[in-house]
Amino acid sequence: MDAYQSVGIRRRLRRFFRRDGRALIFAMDHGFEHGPTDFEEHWEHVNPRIILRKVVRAGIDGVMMLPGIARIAGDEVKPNVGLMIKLTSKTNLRPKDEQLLQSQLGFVEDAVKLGADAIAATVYWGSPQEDVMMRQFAEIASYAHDLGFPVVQFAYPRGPYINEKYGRKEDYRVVMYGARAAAESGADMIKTYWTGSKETFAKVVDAAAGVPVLLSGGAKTENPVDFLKLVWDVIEAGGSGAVVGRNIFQRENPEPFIKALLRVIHRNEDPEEAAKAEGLL
Ligand SMILES: O=P(O)(O)OC[C@H]1O[C@](O)(COP(=O)(O)O)[C@@H](O)[C@@H]1O
Repeated sequence: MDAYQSVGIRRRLRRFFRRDGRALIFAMDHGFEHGPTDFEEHWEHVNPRIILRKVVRAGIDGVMMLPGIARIAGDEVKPNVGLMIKLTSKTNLRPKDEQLLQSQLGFVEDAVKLGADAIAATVYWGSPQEDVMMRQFAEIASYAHDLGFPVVQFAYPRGPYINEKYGRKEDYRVVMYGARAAAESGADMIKTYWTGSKETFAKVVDAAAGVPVLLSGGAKTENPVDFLKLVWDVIEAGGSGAVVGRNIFQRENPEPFIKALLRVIHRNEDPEEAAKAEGLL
């Protein structure tokens, strides 16, 4: 028989992933991680209730936020939408040489109290502070797993040695290494960078050894179809979906865009067809 915890982890993962094993998750930790200026393009979205209402109405599979925003606006997240609470972060106000560390700002108990379905933490693989983040992740994962909660790792390789050796943090060898490290450290879901091509992203997926790999959205593309094409490539490469922030809340009208993304992710629709169907073209 399965341990109770295993049943809980599987049940909770199903609140994000549909039967096809894929998910579209809205990321909303930017007010803390990048600062409120990220919302300036469409300032009404700085209000978590307004943007959450829109993404939930559009049919998003899950949302990710820090504990305080879940307290303020978590009731906008309907019971059929997965709630992911992230327990580490950093502000952009820190001195540059301390930007390579995410600190813990909440505890597993807080996420449980808030009704989370999954618990997330970032590890900057390759950072001079890697050791601190590895320990944070290990402590969070061990306790969360004991309680039956899946754990998501934002596996973001970054640091001076990576730049020196590989030139860029999006080099597939580095991203693949981060994804593997995430799988080896016990993640149940991995969020990471785009590597630039379907072929290289497929290697990242392989390296994760069966742990679902989701794209980390990145900066908004001016043309929405460009982002739909990117997500299409992620799916073609065996990726399990995307965790998207700026590409959603920096658009004036995120709803048709989310619906088009859902068509690409869950119905394998061609990006241009999906865009047309939602009136984006
Ligand atoms: O560390 P970076 O690259 O500045 O971005 C981190 C941000 O990107 C995310 O991981 C994903 O959001 P985006 O889709 O806007 O890139 C957020 O959760 C986080 O705040």
